[in-house]
Amino acid sequence: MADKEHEAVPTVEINGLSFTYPGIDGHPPPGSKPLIDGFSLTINKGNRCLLVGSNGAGKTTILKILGGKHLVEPHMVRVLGRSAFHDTALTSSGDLSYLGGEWRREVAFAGFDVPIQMDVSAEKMILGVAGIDPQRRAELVKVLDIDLSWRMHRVSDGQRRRVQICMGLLKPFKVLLLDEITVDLDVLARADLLKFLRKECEGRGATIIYATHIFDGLEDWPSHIVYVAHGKLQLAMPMDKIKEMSKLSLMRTVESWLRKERDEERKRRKERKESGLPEFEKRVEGSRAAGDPACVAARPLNNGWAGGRLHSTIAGEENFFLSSNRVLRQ
Ligand SMILES: Nc1ncnc2c1ncn2[C@@H]1O[C@H](COP(=O)(O)OP(=O)(O)OP(=O)(O)O)[C@@H](O)[C@H]1O
Repeated sequence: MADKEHEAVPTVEINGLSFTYPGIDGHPPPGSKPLIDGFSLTINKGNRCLLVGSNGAGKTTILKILGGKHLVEPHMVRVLGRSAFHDTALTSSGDLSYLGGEWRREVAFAGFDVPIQMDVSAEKMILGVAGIDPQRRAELVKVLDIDLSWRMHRVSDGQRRRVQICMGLLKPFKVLLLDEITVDLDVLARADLLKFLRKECEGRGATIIYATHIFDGLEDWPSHIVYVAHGKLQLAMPMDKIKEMSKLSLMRTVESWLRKERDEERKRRKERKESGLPEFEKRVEGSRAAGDPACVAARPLNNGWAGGRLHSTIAGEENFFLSSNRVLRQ
């Protein structure tokens, strides 16, 4: 995805990515379909890429894989030409920064997780990070309107979030992965942060991938839109092409995609129900064929399949012993 101001220098390369969450035994459940499947995408230096999709589409999973938090084959994902999972220097150097939703109590900084609700001041946290350009630090404190005297255990969610975001942006990242981090921010803080992030891309060619459901103030922010459904890439396009294609606002455009996706899914489910042999029975057969004779039942769970011993039948609903997204062995 080339940007006007920058040469098309790929910073994020995803090549035929396939991924399944492991079960309790550390292996993908037998017969399970990959959650992310045949996913290929190239994002270039300077791109501000908005990652959209319905709940459960796979956005967080993709960002975590890019951030090196899940193991995939090294050739499938390259960030700045390196594998984030195998090359931990990518994150520890700050070149790759991941700011995700797991930050309720911790802040990930330079590859380390630091507790954020202890009795410590914002100043101590922010100034405690060594090797940071003081000008950049001051700018971030101003952009995020942080009061350095805040005590981290006595601030609001939004104030804590500002300190967390500041920590995550202190090092001048080359690639930034944002997973719905602006939920707690007020309108002003969010607008100022988006402006700062845009400047980082336009000024020094940083690449940002931002997954969100909140489209307020985003109309003119992204340079590209990537739409994911059921772990598959549906569309990756420059924002100006999207605007040519759809006369609707960005939010209404995405809404129309998700509505279409939901309607198709409902239709598929209805057809499956009417087709006589329910999908889960096919999965049971598949699991047995794959060498799991103990599997007596299976049903969809979290985009995968769970199976186990039939426990009881309650109000006509089959009730299984299910503990995880895997086929149980007994
Ligand atoms: N640790 C896990 N083990 C098994 N399945 C998981 C795990 N984490 C997520 N999933 C499943 O993977 C699918 C994709 O989840 P993911 O969190 O990537 O979606 P998302 O697009 O970020 O959704 P949302 O918009 O709701 O945040 C979901 O069906 C989810 O249930």
